[in-house]
Amino acid sequence: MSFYVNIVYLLKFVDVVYLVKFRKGGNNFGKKTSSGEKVILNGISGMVQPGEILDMLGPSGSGKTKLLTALGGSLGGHLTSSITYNDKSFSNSMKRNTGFVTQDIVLYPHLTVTETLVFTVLLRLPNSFTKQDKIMHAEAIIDLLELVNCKDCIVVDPFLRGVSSGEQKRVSIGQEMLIKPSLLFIDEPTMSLDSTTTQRIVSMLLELAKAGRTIVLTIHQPSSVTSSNKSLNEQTLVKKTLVSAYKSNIVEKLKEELKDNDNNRHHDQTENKMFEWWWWTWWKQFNILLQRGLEERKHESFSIFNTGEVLSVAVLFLEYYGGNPILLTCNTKYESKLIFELSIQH
Ligand SMILES: Nc1ncnc2c1ncn2[C@@H]1O[C@H](COP(=O)(O)OP(=O)(O)OP(=O)(O)O)[C@@H](O)[C@H]1O
Repeated sequence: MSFYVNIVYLLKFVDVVYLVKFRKGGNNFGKKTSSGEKVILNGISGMVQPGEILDMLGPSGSGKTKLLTALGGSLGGHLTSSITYNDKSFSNSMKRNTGFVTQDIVLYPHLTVTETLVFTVLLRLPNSFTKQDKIMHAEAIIDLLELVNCKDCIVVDPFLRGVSSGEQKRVSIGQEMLIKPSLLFIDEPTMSLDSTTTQRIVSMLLELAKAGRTIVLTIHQPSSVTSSNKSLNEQTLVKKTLVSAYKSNIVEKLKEELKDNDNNRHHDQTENKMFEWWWWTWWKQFNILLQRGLEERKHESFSIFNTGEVLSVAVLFLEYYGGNPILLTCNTKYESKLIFELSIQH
C-alpha cells in the first residue's frame, strides 16, 4: 500500500480574523459583570502547496492552535476569513482527507502500539480493503514511523515505563496517517521531545509531504524573539518591527501570489470523482468498538457492571458520532475529554 495521496490540496487563507466573547472580570462573585470581545487572530493570510509544510512558530498564547483549527475547518464562532482548499470551501467530504493531531496525546493506555493502530485502521479504512490489507497497512505505518521496537509495548504500563512520549506522539500521528490524509494538521508535533526524536519526527513529516501532502504544523518557540529577558520596551519594538516587516515584505507579495495562483490554476476536476465515501455497517463498527473496549480493560476483573459499561460505551460512541468513522478513534477511558475536544473540533 503506497503512502502517496490520491487528491492533493492547495490551501489558501486570506485575512483570517477570529474573535472571542468573554466576561470582563471573570467570576465577580455576585457583582455585576460586563462582556467584551478579544481579537485572537487579526488578518492572517497565507498559502500552502501540496508537498509543502507550513510551520507556525510563536510564543504561547499567540493563536497558533486557533489558526490551525480554523485551517482544519473546525473552528466555530466569530471567524471571518476566506479559507479555501483547491478553491473550494471546507466540506464534509473533505473530512475524509483531513488528519488532525491535537496537542494532547490521547491514546488507550492499556492497548499495545500495534493494537492501537490496528483498531484504528479497522474502523477508519473503507470496506473495500480486506481485514488483512488493513492490518498490513497498520504494520507499514509502524515501519514508517519507526515504531517497530515498541510495537508490542503497552502505551502506558502501570508497572513498567510504557512507551516514551516521542513514541506516543508518533502513534498519534500514525492514527491520522492510517487514512492517508491529503491535508495534515499537527499541533506541536515536537512538544517536550528531545532533539533526536524531534529530528526523526521532522524527517518523517518531510517524507509525508514529499508524497504529496499539504502539511500545517505549529511549534511553540520558547526562545521566541520577544523573550522575557528583554525589557518591555524592547519587546514592543521587536514586535512592531516584525509586524511592519510582515506587512510590507510579505502580505502584499502573498496577496499578489494568491491572485496569480487563482488566474493560472487549472482546477482539479477529479476530486469529486476520486472521492470515495463509505459507511460502515452498524454491526461491524459495534464489534470493533466492543473488541477494543474489552482489550483495553482486559487487565480488570470483569463484573456485570464492567461488561455493561463496555457495551454501553460502544453503543454510545456509535450513537454519539452517528457512525462517522473519522471520529471513532477515541479513547474509552478519556471519552469526556475527547468528546469535549471533538465537539470543539467537529
Ligand atoms: N474563549 C476564550 N476567551 C478568551 N480568550 C481565549 C479563549 N479561547 C482562547 N483564548 C485565548 O486565545 C489565545 C490563543 O490561544 P491558542 O490556544 O491558539 O494559543 P497558542 O499559540 O496555540 O498557545 P500554546 O503554544 O500555549 O498552545 C490565548 O491567549 C488564549 O488565552
